[in-house]
Amino acid sequence: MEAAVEMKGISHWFGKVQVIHDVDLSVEKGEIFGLLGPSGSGKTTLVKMMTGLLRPSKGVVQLNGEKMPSLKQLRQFGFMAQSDALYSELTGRENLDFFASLYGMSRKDRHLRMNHVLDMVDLTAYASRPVNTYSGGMKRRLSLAASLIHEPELIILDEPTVGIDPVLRQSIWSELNRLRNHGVTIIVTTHVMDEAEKCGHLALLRDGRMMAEDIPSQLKSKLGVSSIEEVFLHYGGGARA
Ligand SMILES: Nc1ncnc2c1ncn2[C@@H]1O[C@H](COP(=O)(O)OP(=O)(O)OP(=O)(O)O)[C@@H](O)[C@H]1O
Repeated sequence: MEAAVEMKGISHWFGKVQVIHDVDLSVEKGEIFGLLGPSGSGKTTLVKMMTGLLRPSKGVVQLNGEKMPSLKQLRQFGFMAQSDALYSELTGRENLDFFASLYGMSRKDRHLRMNHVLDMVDLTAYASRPVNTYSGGMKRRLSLAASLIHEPELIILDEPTVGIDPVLRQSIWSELNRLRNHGVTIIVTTHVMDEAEKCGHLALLRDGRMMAEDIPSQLKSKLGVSSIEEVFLHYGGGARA
């Protein structure tokens, strides 16, 4: 089966500093793929390459078999960046309406989808308030809603649950699982171990290098450990090879 995302031989330099070292990565359609690594390991750099926001110095990125950047592929995915790209003077609903209009959604579809995604992130009661009255967590939730507004078949989420309380985090993960069950591919970067555990596949990064990639249970059994935290410490934080 054609991969949703394929990265081959990716290296990247910012100026003279090499931050990504020959990374290969393949994400199957309909799975939740996690990128786990300490701060500065290159997660955001890799997801920016997937979205076409950043061109790798070396290597090829393909979405659905098509080389990025590709205008056609732009419509197929939803991206939630680490910093919220929202219009603070507009209300939550107006922000969503703006993003929906970018995707050319009909008025009826927009209305239905807006209600659905607002409900999903528990912002229905605040939808008519301007975003500059929102807390940090509420802005994150609205950004997530915006990335899902056009029902993308691939969703790329850069630390989506930072600043979100555990109860809502749980409900966001239920929604991600529901989307996955409908065939949506989800790529998520995270520092949070219990989130990493929920991913179908997990890639561990350190210093711009791919240290390991497998299903969580295999990652654990290969090292003879019982938690993803121990896997993370082995590859990312603790004993250096
Ligand atoms: N625009 C840039 N110019 C120079 N260096 C950069 C730039 N963006 C990222 N870097 C560097 O590239 C490396 C990887 O950064 P990146 O943001 O991808 O890491 P990350 O794993 O996403 O970290 P975090 O979890 O803190 O978001 C870091 O050393 C960072 O300082």
